[in-house]
Formats: sequence, C-alpha cells, structure tokens
Amino acid sequence: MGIFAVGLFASYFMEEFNMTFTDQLHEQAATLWQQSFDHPFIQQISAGTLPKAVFRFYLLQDRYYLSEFGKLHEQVASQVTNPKGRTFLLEGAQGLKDGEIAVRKGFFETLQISKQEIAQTPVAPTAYNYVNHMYAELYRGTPGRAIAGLLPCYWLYNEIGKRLIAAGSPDALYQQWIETYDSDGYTDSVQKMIALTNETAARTDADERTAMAASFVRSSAYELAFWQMAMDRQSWQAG
Ligand SMILES: Cc1ncc(C[n+]2csc(CCO)c2C)c(N)n1
Repeated sequence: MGIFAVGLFASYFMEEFNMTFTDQLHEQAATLWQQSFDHPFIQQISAGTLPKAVFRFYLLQDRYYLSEFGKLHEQVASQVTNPKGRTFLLEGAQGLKDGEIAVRKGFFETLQISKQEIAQTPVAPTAYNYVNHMYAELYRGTPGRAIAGLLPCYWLYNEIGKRLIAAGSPDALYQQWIETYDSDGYTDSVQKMIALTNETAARTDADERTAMAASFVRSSAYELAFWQMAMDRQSWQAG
C-alpha cells in the first residue's frame, strides 16, 4: 500500500474517531432527512401553497402526537438514572404543555378546529405507528433507545426551521409554524437533547448503540411518512 493510501486510510479513521455518536446518527439518517427537506409538504409550506385542508389534517394528527410525546418524556424520565437527564426530560414535558401545544391553540382557532372535531378525528396509521414505535423502544427496549427515538423530532424540525426561515413563507400561518422551530429557546433544547443522547450512548456498549441508531433511523422514517400521511389524508380504510 502506498504512503498516500495509508494516509487516506488514517484520515478516514481519524474522522470516524472524532465523530460524536449523534454525528453518526445524523449521517445514517441523512437520506431520509433530505427527503423531508425536499418533501412537497415542506416545499409548499415555504411557497405558501400548501392546501389548508392538508395543514388541518397534519395539525389534528400532530395534536395526538404531541400529547403522547409529552407523556413519553415523563415515562422515559421515570426510568432515567442520570439526574440532569431526568430534569431535562421533565422540563421538556412541561415545555410541551406550555409551548408547542399552546402555540397550536392559536392555529386551531385560526383554522376553526373545534373540540368536537378533535374528539371525532381518528388517529391515522402513521401517527399511531410513530407513537407506538417510541413506546416500544422504551417498554420492549431501554430508556436509551427511547431517547434516540425522541431525538429526530427535536433535531429534524430545527433543521427544517433553519432552512425555511431565510426565505420565509408568504402565508402568515405557515410563517408562524416555521418560526416555532427557529427560536433560540428551542435551538437550546435541541442541543440539550443531543447532549443527553451522547451521554447515554457513552455509558453503554456497542450493541446498545446499534439499537439506539436503529431507533433514531426509524423515527426519521416516520417523520418523513408523517408529511405524506397529511398529503394523502391517510386513513385505515383501503382506497
Ligand atoms: C410529527 C412531529 N415531529 C416533530 C415535531 C416537532 N416537535 C414536537 S415536540 C418537540 C419538542 C419541543 O417542543 C418538537 C420539536 C412535531 N410537532 N411533530
């Protein structure tokens, strides 16, 4: 092997070595994330052309997702031994009630989504499967796998927010949606969730890290499917 090849080989390993665990997760999900950035739902939010009926469907399904996501934070927190991680997860659960879910009240009013409509809307397959995946990672897996499964939600939306904020949307409601995911407070919570994932990965073994990565990639796939679910107005009935 020539000296050049040896050098290339060494630099490849150095790079691998310097990568954090979450950098590796990010790399494994890169194609799925790109497909989310390019998805017509996101493109049309940005252009202001997304039909309001599709956005309404998304919000109604997301309401279910968000309330389960908050419960998951509490249930993961009760199983996490690291006190800093537990505090962060409990704050996240509270933050969801005060922030993300509260912001949605305004959206619901603007789109005239009533309590009755919320109560009568069945959960769609993808929303159901995504939430069940996170519960399965916790109850048939470990708190670490559940944490890895929660991470794409924080991180992907922040990446989407950063990409969309520069151009903005001509639609005021979509602009407000974009701004939710580009605030400083939110970016800070993403960094804390990334740190919690890295700390959890550092305290475990290679097999568990592989299982955490699988959980992260599955959640990334469900994030992508979630946009399509709204565009298809997905239901349990065939056709
Ligand atoms: C399907 C789906 N995935 C991610 C988010 C975004 N999100 C939900 S909770 C939370 C944590 C902080 O509020 C974030 C970023 C969403 N709304 N819906």
